[in-house]
Amino acid sequence: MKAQLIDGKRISAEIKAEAAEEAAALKAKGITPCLAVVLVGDDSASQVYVNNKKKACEAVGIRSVSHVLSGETTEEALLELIAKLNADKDIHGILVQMPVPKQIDERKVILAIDPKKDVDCFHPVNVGNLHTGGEGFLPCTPAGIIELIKRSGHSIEGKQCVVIGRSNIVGKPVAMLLMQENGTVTICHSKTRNLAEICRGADIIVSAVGKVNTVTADMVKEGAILIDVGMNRNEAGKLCGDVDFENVKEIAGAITPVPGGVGPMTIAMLMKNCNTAAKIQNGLE
Ligand SMILES: NC(=O)C1=CN([C@@H]2O[C@H](COP(=O)(O)OP(=O)(O)OC[C@H]3O[C@@H](n4cnc5c(N)ncnc54)[C@H](OP(=O)(O)O)[C@@H]3O)[C@@H](O)[C@H]2O)C=CC1
Ligand SMILES: Nc1nc(=O)c2c([nH]1)NC[C@@H]1CN(c3ccc(C(=O)N[C@@H](CCC(=O)O)C(=O)O)cc3)C=[N+]21
Repeated sequence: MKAQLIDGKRISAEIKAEAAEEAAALKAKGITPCLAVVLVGDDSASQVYVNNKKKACEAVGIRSVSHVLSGETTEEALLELIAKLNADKDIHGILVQMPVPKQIDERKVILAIDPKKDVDCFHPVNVGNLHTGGEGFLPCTPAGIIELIKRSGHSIEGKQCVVIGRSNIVGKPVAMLLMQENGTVTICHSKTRNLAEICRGADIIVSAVGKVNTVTADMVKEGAILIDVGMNRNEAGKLCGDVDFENVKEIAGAITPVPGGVGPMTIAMLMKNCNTAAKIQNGLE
């Protein structure tokens, strides 16, 4: 294997250790950071993520409470729960696991969460702050990607960055952060005509599509950095990313694995945001 393996497990452990120190310092001031996780429905993948989040909270010393609601929950009932969590002074972060069932309007859910408790950074106020380069939360997966690149020894400044995917959760915000790190950013999506050619010009590729083999070896410039956000199952039922890892790793300069790359970073950054939320609500930030 030619490429450096970017170890999301190791780097996320580093960040969680920092978050644990921060949480301990807050506790010394009488503040116990607390995350409320809300899961609507019984999607098995979502249950795995929610459990991973709870385990990380325990390890870091952040309190967590979970609310698991039936898949038939009405929008009204969910909004009522969010209002209660907004009003609860002991709760600092609120995360409603996406996607929500179709009878519930995701946008209304995001708007209902108090921006000060929006540890996902999905609320338009926080998205706006992100775009104007202000203070506050950074979105977990995009911020985790920036940390992965930097902490594995690479710089973004002046690099040609290609982001594949334009969702509000990953594609758009990661493109914004890469630009703020002084990268030159191209955003691609399902209507992009010459994806392979655009990718071949990239020093950094971030793939957030959700399709196996979106990025193949012929699309990669020698020495490029590959960040694979995709979480897919291949024909054998094995968890894998968007990138053809086996072939791309012989050409790339650095590459993230799936699992063990971006996923653990998302959770580590969530822990940081819970501490930030506790600070904001106690006038410490
Ligand atoms: N590891 C982690 O922490 C996280 C992982 N994920 C994973 O990342 C992946 C993406 O998630 P998310 O952003 O929410 O997904 P979405 O489905 O919301 O977005 C997918 C994007 O990919 C684009 N796309 C689809 N097909 C192609 C194609 N053939 N070529 C180029 N672009 C294409 C779509 O374009 P268009 O807009 O035109 O439809 C869209 O912008 C998923 O596998 C998800 O599970 C997500 C969040 C966190
Ligand atoms: N409100 C909200 N916030 C989110 O942050 C959010 C969400 N909804 N909905 C779904 C996506 C997806 N996501 C992941 C988190 C961790 C892993 C993760 O830990 N992955 C492990 C493997 C997990 C496994 O074994 O299945 C890894 O890649 O190594 C993956 C994906 C957060 N999301």
